[in-house]
Amino acid sequence: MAVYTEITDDDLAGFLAGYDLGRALSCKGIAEGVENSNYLLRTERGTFILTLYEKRTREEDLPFFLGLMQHLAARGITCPQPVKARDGGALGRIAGRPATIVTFLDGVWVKRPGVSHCRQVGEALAALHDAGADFAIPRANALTVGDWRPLFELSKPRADEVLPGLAAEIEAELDHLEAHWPRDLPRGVIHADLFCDNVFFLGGQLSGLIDFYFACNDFLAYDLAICLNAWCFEPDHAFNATKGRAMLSGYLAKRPLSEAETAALPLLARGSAMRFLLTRLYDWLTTPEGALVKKKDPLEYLRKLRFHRGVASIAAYGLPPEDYAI
Ligand SMILES: Nc1ncnc2c1ncn2[C@@H]1O[C@H](COP(=O)(O)OP(=O)(O)OP(=O)(O)O)[C@@H](O)[C@H]1O
Ligand SMILES: N[C@@H](CCO)C(=O)O
Repeated sequence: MAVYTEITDDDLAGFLAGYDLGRALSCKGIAEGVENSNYLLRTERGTFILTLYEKRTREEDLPFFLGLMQHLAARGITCPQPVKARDGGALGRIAGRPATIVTFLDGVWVKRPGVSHCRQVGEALAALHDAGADFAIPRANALTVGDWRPLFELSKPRADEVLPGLAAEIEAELDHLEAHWPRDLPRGVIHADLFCDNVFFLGGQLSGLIDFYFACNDFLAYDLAICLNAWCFEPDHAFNATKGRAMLSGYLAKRPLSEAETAALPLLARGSAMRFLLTRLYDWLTTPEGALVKKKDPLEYLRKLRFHRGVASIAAYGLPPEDYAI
């Protein structure tokens, strides 16, 4: 359960005094997520999410995240909206942490996504890329290729406790990624963490996107690579090319990939696997026993990385060359 910071009734009453939301009726920690503390907050005015920013979310980036959610909603993307306090601001502090209240989004996330879910995620991702195109605030990706080695250095001395040989495998992979990472693909606002638990469905239809706290400017196709990793592998770790095809087709129906993006996709997928391998590895080794959070398995992403290492072209993701626009 991701609650890193506990809040008292007095903390909450003091915080809510700045809003027009009435009194708190209940406030319960949410048993999902690993990055921030999230509470399901019911007040006299409705149901909301109270997020306390922790760990990797930097306070100076919050205007980007909150502004982006407003920008995307204005362009038809269903996502949580920051609730403004009486002073007009949406960012406050509670229990010493920066915090916001956002609107509650109906829907549930799917633990075992099917082909239709994957297609819809592909479509939604392309729509997000389109909607983000004119967002004015820039934010560089803080977890891209140049950031991976310094992050790895923090885990390196203990990496082989997780798997013998892991440190050497990661080093060799970092050498490859640093030498071959693309420089010049189409860029824009990406979500950068569009995992299954960040996409809601209602009656089988995608109903909204949440958790924009890794959003940034980076290669648009990198976002697609993140989604292929998060949605298209089976529990037995096999890549499901039918789901991959559905996701890519959904995306391509709204935004064609250039030849360079198509060619780069396997490498971007390797890089995306490395990013989540490294954050999970760090968390695996540093999260204190007994913390109220369910740690995520780093080796899931090592297996995905190894799969992409053997991929020669986008065809391995389910899309034959004649199906994509170049
Ligand atoms: N606006 C919202 N409406 C409804 N439920 C929400 C909302 N925001 C968060 N939640 C719930 O809280 C959970 C955790 O939220 P979120 O994914 O933002 O946390 P996180 O710690 O950033 O997670 P992650 O590990 O994906 O980075 C979600 O899976 C969802 O169940
Ligand atoms: N979605 C990420 C957690 C947030 O960085 C993961 O599953 O590792």
